[in-house]
Amino acid sequence: MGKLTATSIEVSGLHFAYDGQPPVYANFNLDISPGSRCLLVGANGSGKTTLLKILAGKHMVGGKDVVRVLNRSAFHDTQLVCSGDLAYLGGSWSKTIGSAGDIPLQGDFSAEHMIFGVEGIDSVRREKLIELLDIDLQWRMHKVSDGQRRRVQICMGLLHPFQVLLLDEVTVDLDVVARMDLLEFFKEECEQRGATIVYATHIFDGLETWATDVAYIQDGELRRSQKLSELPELKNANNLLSVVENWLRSEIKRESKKLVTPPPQFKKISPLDNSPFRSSRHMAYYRCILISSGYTQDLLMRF
Ligand SMILES: Nc1ncnc2c1ncn2[C@@H]1O[C@H](COP(=O)(O)OP(=O)(O)OP(=O)(O)O)[C@@H](O)[C@H]1O
Repeated sequence: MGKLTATSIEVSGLHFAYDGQPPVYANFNLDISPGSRCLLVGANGSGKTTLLKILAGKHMVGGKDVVRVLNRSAFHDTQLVCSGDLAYLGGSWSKTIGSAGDIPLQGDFSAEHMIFGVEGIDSVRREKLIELLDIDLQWRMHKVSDGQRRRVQICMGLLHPFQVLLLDEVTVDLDVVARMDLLEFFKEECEQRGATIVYATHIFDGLETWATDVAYIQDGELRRSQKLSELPELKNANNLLSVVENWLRSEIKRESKKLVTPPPQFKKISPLDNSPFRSSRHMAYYRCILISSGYTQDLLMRF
């Protein structure tokens, strides 16, 4: 098991771009301390999944010091994941099986086969998870509901007593009881063992009292990173949902203002006057609006 350090997660000067794409992250920094339950919030496409995957060592980034988890290089130290110290739960079961190693779900396996197929597991922890997630070991994995499949996926991802857990909205298929029980389990893991959790989500129910920290990302930039207890807006607003909603609505207002006055260099390259398109992303966005409004391909070609 990895030793605890002053920061569980340390990102410093991160640059990352998908092949042939503009950078998602440019000089991004983030520190998360041990024992934190940090919510990662942001609009669709802001970079949450990409960051979680980078933290999970799934994307190669610069040098060994750029992304450190438990004081080890997230990408270069493969033992981080192999030992179970670093766990990632994301994606959907139909394509992957959580942190167990992205194995395609093929064949007629039972829940028992999946869960007991993982070796070197503390049996008390395994029984606790099976009970917590209310898993029937006789379930055939290709015949159960999405939520039931998800329960088995989560169970497998949590079998090792992780030190850092990265969650990419995996509670979305769970019913209310399963979600709340799981959140409580995560809280205990942090409070009793000093584990750290980073949780990207768009569902804020019950998270005001669960999370310790929040990191808000807008278009690959860290806008906020602070303790939830020190968030001034949370004291005034009723709940976290309203706070995050306000942040995201402000983004939309800022975007609209920017679009009204496009930079002159983009006016030149557009055949239409007053073109609001500043980037391929905006162009794609407006093309979607135009298509859904009944504009023809012929007109769209002019953009
Ligand atoms: N495989 C990929 N190849 C190229 N670009 C990608 C890829 N995956 C994501 N992107 C782009 O990277 C940016 C960040 O995407 P990411 O999935 O990290 O966002 P997100 O915050 O997790 O979004 P959501 O809330 O919708 O899950 C987006 O502009 C997206 O289009």
